[in-house]
Amino acid sequence: MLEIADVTVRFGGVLALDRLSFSAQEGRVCALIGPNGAGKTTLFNVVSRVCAPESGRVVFAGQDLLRRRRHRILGLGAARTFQNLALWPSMSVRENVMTGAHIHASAGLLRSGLRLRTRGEEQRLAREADELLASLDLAEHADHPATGLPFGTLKRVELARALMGRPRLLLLDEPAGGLTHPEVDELVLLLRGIVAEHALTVLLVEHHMGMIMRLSDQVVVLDSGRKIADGPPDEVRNDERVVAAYLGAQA
Ligand SMILES: Nc1ncnc2c1ncn2[C@@H]1O[C@H](COP(=O)(O)OP(=O)(O)OP(=O)(O)O)[C@@H](O)[C@H]1O
Repeated sequence: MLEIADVTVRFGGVLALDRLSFSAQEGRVCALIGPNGAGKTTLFNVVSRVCAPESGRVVFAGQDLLRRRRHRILGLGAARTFQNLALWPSMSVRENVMTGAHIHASAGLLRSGLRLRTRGEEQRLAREADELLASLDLAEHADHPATGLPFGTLKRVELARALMGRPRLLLLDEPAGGLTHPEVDELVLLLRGIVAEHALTVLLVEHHMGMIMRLSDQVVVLDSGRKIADGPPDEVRNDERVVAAYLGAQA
């Protein structure tokens, strides 16, 4: 489903990714972990075309993403969430979720020169947003402005927005960051349900080991831009190189 092949990214003298290769399977959760500076965010930025690699290929659903214009990647069915929330504070929760579809639709709208949607389309998007809000336990907040809601709730609103337009690949950037333990438990359950229901492929960057162990089918471990382990969570947790990389990071 998603294949990263020989991807190299260099920032001046720093080799942020060093011929990185791995594949993530359809309908599975693949976590990317590693000490600070390992290259996790850089890989996310390569897949979402924020950053261009020096060499390598990123193939998603049979298409080379690096050959597509950035806005077309969303059209192919990829969506992402951000470490720091990127919501519109004064807009309602429902409207924020609906902007997820605006991103998907923008290329088509620009092409046709049609900048306004019809009322029918607007209503259809509002219904889709409401369905997602219900499935993420957010229905009661639909008309509330994003501002003033608890951080854990806003993280779920951002997830709902990423799910608008039914992506096939979802990139989650530290979804557990800033959440309390009960909120993380709830998010793990919600994500499991969503992945199963939508046959989503998820690429997850996360530091919260509890979440990684409970949610991932595959864990890819990076250290200084290189892959040092790749396998099921239980296997990777006991890998000597992984333990050494983390102990080294803490020392
Ligand atoms: N825009 C940039 N300019 C220069 N160096 C960069 C840039 N972005 C990342 N780097 C360097 O590339 C390496 C990988 O960074 P990256 O942010 O991908 O790591 P990370 O695994 O996401 O770390 P963290 O867990 O701290 O977010 C680091 O050495 C970092 O300093």
